Amino acid sequence: MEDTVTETTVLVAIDGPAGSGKSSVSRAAADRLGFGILDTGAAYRSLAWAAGETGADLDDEASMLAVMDRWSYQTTLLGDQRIGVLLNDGAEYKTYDITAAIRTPEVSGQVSRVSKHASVRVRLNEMFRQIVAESGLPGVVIEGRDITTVVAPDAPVRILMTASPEVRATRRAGELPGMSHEQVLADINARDMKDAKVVDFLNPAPGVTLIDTSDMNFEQSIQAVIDTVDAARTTRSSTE
Ligand SMILES: Nc1ncnc2c1ncn2[C@@H]1O[C@H](COP(=O)(O)OP(=O)(O)O)[C@@H](O)[C@H]1O
Ligand SMILES: Nc1ccn([C@@H]2O[C@H](COP(=O)(O)OP(=O)(O)O)[C@@H](O)[C@H]2O)c(=O)n1
Repeated sequence: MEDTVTETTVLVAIDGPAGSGKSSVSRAAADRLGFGILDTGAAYRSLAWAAGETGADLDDEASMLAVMDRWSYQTTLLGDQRIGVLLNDGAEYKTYDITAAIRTPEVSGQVSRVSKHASVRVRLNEMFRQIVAESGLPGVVIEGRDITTVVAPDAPVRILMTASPEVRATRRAGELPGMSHEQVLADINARDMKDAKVVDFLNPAPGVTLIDTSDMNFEQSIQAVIDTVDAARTTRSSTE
């Protein structure tokens, strides 16, 4: 069985489907709390990018593990997040800044082919727990699809952030000029369907707080996360 994160860093685990607001809301909430932020989807995206770069077969689990052997992930938990990878081309390691490259519709369209592999997930989850354990920060908001259930099921704060597919597509389309609302809606529905075969990020597990941001603006969504963290802190201090 995989270990779970148990270090003293306070963990705020947030899961949810594409476009629910997890990344942007988590980042803003982490900022206000003085916590770091770990975007786990960016690591899956960086592997999909690396597979494209090396010509690996994304559907083949052994090929993806081989990519991971020559791949090293670089991220920061504080400040402007840049995503980098070190990739060995057979002779030497090269550094790539893939902050923008991993957000393209092409990478979004491929990433579920990587995240479906159980052994890839196990290795990434170990990496996520290590990043948090070595962070030295008072707290880290960690967001993805299986954080509340697999990566950090013991986190003192666990949230499932959702929004209706229509709202999520409208938000995502706002970030992708040139793509129609219908195309974005079809893309995120297709990706959610594939991802949901691997982990359940549409229904809150027992003890997980559901935050539906469909009718919330950005500020209200941030406040809902902060309120959930405050409520958990109050409960903990009253039982200590
Ligand atoms: N509650 C909200 N109201 C309005 N816009 C939002 C809200 N939450 C997120 N957004 C915007 O929607 C877009 C997608 O959010 P993002 O955080 O990338 O979602 P996710 O990480 O869940 O895919 C971003 O442009 C973000 O600023
Ligand atoms: N904890 C996680 C995070 C992401 N993922 C995968 O990584 C992809 C990209 O995640 P993301 O969080 O960047 O996606 P968005 O919700 O931001 O569109 C998802 O579609 C999943 O396939 C996952 O399987 N488990």
